[in-house]
Amino acid sequence: MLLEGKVLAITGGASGIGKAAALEAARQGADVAITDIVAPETVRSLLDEIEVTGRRALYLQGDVAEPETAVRFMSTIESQLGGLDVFVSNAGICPFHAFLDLPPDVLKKTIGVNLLGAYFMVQAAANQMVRQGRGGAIIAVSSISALVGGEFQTHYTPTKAGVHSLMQSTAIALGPHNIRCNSVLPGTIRTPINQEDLADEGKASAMIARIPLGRLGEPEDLAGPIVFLGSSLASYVTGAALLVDGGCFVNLQ
Ligand SMILES: NC(=O)C1=CN([C@@H]2O[C@H](COP(=O)(O)OP(=O)(O)OC[C@H]3O[C@@H](n4cnc5c(N)ncnc54)[C@H](OP(=O)(O)O)[C@@H]3O)[C@@H](O)[C@H]2O)C=CC1
Ligand SMILES: C[C@H](O)[C@@H]1OC(=O)[C@H](O)[C@@H]1O
Repeated sequence: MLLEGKVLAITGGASGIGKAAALEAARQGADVAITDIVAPETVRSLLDEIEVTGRRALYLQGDVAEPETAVRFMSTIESQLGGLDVFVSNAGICPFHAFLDLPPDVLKKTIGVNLLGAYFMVQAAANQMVRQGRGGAIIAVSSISALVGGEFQTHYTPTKAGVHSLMQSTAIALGPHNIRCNSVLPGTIRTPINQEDLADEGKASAMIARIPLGRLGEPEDLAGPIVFLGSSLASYVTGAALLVDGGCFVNLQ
């Protein structure tokens, strides 16, 4: 098992990519701490599924855009699970909207959750790991959108480029503490975040046509890469970005 005896914490772990990663981490031997904005009842069955693997699970409801959520999350992890080894910054929103009339509130909220939320959480997790003095791994869920644009994502793609950049800079800042920082860059993965967008069958099939592996991604496609980057198999990998997109990005012509 790749994460035997480790504690992994993840934001946005109630759904989609975060949920798949949380479950795989437990199967790989980690106790799992989840924070998300949703009510605790929503994650009850997920926590049960984790506990069935023999690992411990905890849930804290909170908004990652609020800096105090990160502080509460770390102190809950320390008191209930005894420390933190792998941190995954995953919570995010993508409210598709045209550029020319994008309301300022949508811009501020997207930046607040996706970029500021990631910053607050990564900073708190890093401080926790530094205090413990046994190193660690941080993984941010960025996106192929860090590298390419989206007509209805002008407020979203800069946040994903920002998260990717954050991992590059924290890799340098935290290397002396043996804390590795990497990002995963998913392509289009079927989750609730894009359910409405992908309901446009023309759009979905145009995307699939561009993907060499011939399908959109599923949340489980990210679980392995996240666990790998958190594990000792990746012990000399830091400051890296791993595209998980079925080959979409390289398929220009
Ligand atoms: N799906 C895709 O194609 C891709 C996704 N990503 C990134 O992957 C990450 C996970 O997304 P995905 O699994 O697809 O989406 P989901 O909507 O399935 O999961 C995101 C989770 O984060 C929660 N969340 C939203 N806002 C907050 C907040 N302020 N504080 C805490 N939790 C919050 C959501 O709650 P709620 O349901 O209430 O919103 C949800 O449970 C995101 O960062 C996204 O940008 C990157 C590339 C592609
Ligand atoms: C939510 C979108 O479908 C998804 O988000 C990303 O980051 C990808 O680039 C897709 O556009």
